[in-house]
Amino acid sequence: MRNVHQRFGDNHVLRGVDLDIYRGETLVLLGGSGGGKSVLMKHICGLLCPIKGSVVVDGETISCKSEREMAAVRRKVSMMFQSGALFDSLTVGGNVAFPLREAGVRDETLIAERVEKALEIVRLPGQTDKMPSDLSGGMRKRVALARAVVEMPCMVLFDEPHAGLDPVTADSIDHLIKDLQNDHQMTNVVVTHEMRSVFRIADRVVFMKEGLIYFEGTPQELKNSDDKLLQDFVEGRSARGGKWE
Ligand SMILES: Nc1ncnc2c1ncn2[C@@H]1O[C@H](COP(=O)(O)OP(=O)(O)OP(=O)(O)O)[C@@H](O)[C@H]1O
Repeated sequence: MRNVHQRFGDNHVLRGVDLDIYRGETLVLLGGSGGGKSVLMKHICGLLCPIKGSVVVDGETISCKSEREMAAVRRKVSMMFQSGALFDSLTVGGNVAFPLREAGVRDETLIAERVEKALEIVRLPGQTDKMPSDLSGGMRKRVALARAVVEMPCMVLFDEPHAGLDPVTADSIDHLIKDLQNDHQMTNVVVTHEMRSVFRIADRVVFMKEGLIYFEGTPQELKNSDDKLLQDFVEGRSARGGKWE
């Protein structure tokens, strides 16, 4: 991303973001609520078009393309949304197959193979015929992830994949994220507030503040930083300060 700006009315959310994301890494995006992390991710998959600046993925400028051209980009860059919303009226298999059918794939044998492969990646093999209502919150997230990877994108964007999960389920999501990177050479960009996960999965961390990149470095560099804002964020300390006994 080069000099990316975005504004909604008076709200200048991105103020000239320069960011490189390297092939095959897991990058975690951190920052306070409303700081523009989700908005930034939506520019990477072309859901939003910058008012100024450019976004290049795999050598291709993706900002502000037509809807038809964007369909090809979305096969390369997939996003798992915060809600992980599944269609309750469709089976697990129907949900995971959805992007393939949307892309015009009609070969049912191929669809079945791709769906099963995606379910294997998220460690839910053989669950095709279940309904979303039969699944736990963690399993629903995994089905949403299977749907995000069914077209084998080169990059997956995760918007708060740990939200609403217990620590053990959150750990299993972290393993899946690293499996995508290590076993399937996918690049991951993860927005999370879960600091434990940051230190488990991140190769690099980017901290956003007021629409700009405030810090970029390894998790260790983040931990060792003597910047008060970063320290408070990592330790979960509010402006009231003081120690908890
Ligand atoms: N489509 C939109 N239209 C208008 N304003 C928007 C839109 N999308 C985001 N915003 C605004 O942009 C700002 C940044 O939102 P964003 O969702 O990127 O924050 P965030 O850093 O992901 O926060 P959180 O951690 O709370 O999810 C917010 O003020 C939000 O209200």
